[in-house]
Amino acid sequence: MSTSVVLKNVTKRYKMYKKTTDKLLDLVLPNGYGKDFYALQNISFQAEHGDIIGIIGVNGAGKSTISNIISGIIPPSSGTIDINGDAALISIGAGLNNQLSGRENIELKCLMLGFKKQEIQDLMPEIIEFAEIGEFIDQPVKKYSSGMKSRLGFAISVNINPDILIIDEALSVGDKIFAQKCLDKMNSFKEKGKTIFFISHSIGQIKEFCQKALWLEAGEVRAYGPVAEVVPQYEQFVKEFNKMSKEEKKQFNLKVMEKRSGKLRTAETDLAEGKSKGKRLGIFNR
Ligand SMILES: Nc1ncnc2c1ncn2[C@@H]1O[C@H](COP(=O)(O)OP(=O)(O)OP(=O)(O)O)[C@@H](O)[C@H]1O
Repeated sequence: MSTSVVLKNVTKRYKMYKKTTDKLLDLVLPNGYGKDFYALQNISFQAEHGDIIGIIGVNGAGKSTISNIISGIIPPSSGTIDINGDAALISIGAGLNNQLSGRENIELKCLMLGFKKQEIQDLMPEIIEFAEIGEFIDQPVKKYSSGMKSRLGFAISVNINPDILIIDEALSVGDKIFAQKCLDKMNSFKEKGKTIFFISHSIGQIKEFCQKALWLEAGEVRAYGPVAEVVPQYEQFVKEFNKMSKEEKKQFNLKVMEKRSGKLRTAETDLAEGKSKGKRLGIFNR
């Protein structure tokens, strides 16, 4: 098996501005302005072709941020991402134009991906058939339910045949029959040696369809490895967290916030971001 995706020390930092003027100050002051918030800190892992990787973690752990970074929708603040192939993201709201019809959205997305008119015409029936949204295909997407949007997004993304598929919660809004159809398609992708990242709050789905799991906790990798090893550790963590008293949970969350604001940063994290030299690493660091 060859390597498909490699992330090295990927960090995503946001600024927490209180007022719009704070943003201006951040741009003009030599050392910036505003509190830092680390959505991701030093994420390193690699995926092989044919891997189906479940990304798990509690709310706010960084799952969507990492899926947006792998799919190229947002840049990291620092660190590197090597992607061997075309990546397509499917998420509940991603990439559909609400004013256009389903059919027009298919055309637009395919054109943006460099498909020719004839290729789009050839693909169109397959995509429409997979989406199973009937006459709504000619209605504007703003009239779709969230399940219908997810069906259309899924149908487009799987039929354009990407090398790397990132599915962010898109199955959570579909019904069981459609979810099964998507999971079957994911299995056929796996057989073709494609890589799939699967983000879901359903541990059942993760156990059923993924061989590996990436557990994110407070923007960091807590564990990465076989599902059979990582998922029980995560479940234990959730169980222990739920057993904590109100005060213990408060202290835990305070510590997390402190860490994510960069106050508990180590020399290694600073070094990876170039901070030890007292300078930022260019525009992506904003
Ligand atoms: N544009 C932004 N500006 C500031 N903070 C952000 C921004 N986008 C995300 N965050 C923060 O980064 C953290 C990670 O968010 P992310 O959406 O990746 O989490 P998640 O694991 O997908 O959560 P959930 O399970 O709730 O969907 C959160 O604390 C979120 O508030």
